[in-house]
Amino acid sequence: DQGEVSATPQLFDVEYLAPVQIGTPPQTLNLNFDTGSSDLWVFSSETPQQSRGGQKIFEIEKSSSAQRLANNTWAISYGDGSRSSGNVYLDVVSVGGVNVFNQAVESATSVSSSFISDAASSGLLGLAFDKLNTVKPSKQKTFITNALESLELGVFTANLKKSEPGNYNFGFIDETEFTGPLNYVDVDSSDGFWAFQATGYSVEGASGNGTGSPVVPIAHNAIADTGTTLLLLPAGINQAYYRQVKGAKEDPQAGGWTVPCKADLPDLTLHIGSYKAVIPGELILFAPIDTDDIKTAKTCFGGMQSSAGMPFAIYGDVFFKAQFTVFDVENGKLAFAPK
Ligand SMILES: CN(C)c1ccc(C(=O)NN)cc1
Repeated sequence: DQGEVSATPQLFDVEYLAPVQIGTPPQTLNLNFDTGSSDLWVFSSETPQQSRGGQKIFEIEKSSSAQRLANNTWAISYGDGSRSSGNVYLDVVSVGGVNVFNQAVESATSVSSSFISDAASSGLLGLAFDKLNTVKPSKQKTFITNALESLELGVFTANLKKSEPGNYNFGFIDETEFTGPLNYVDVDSSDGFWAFQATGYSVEGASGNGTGSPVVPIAHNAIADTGTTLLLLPAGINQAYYRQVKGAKEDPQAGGWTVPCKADLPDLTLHIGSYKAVIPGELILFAPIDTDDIKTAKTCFGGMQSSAGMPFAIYGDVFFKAQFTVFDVENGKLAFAPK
């Protein structure tokens, strides 16, 4: 079996939502596919009215195939401090035609403010390793683990785009979505994340001769996380990069590095083993922070920020807009290619 779903960016590409069918008859909800977590949770008929902000909800009582997983609950918190929790049901879940029966569908009875105010997202679909699932006392499997036996190829791929829909594929690799060979890297899933080692970086134009600065070997442990918006890298890489941008500054008031919205940003190359992942400068220009009108805004938030204080760097959506990525579940590998 195999399937494909659109991944539609929300305002300023802050997150990407994909349609998921849950229950019988199928109820379609738009969920945030998150390779940085392992719970599939939804706003539901059990979510208090006061905790809803317009999201489409999973109406449990309308699904003839929903079954309560008795005496089990879940509670998750994310890197940005947001969190949610609730009860657990088993039901049929389909993504792009790939069906999983008896998938744990986690119903939210409590959600934090940033989820309440995110009207377009009905929840998250976790695609990290089962070890991170929060259901207690019986830890549950992710959609991809449950789907694996029915998939043609034990993989899923991410093809996100700037300001337009991209897609996630399950069970196959679409060679038209990238150029050149796939570059495979080892994954350390022992902490439940799609973790890998990056070996350094270089900044185009830094040396002035156009071929880019020499590779600066700031090796760092990183995770591939589609649920994080930006590219969070060691502070030294941020300093070396933004130093090349006239008007860039690290502004604690803004929460990090800002650049003039009209800045001509250099490309950033991330060295992963022998692979050079080029992040075009325009992807490192993120949302305006002084107005909501990017045409008149003067100051923009940088698409790369510091991972200082975090156990690893986080390659978020900014990275996936530049690089086609294969999450090879079968072999525990990641693969990258330019698009
Ligand atoms: C508040 N929202 C929508 C979030 C969604 C996802 C995450 C995250 O860290 N995923 N890896 C954090 C917050």
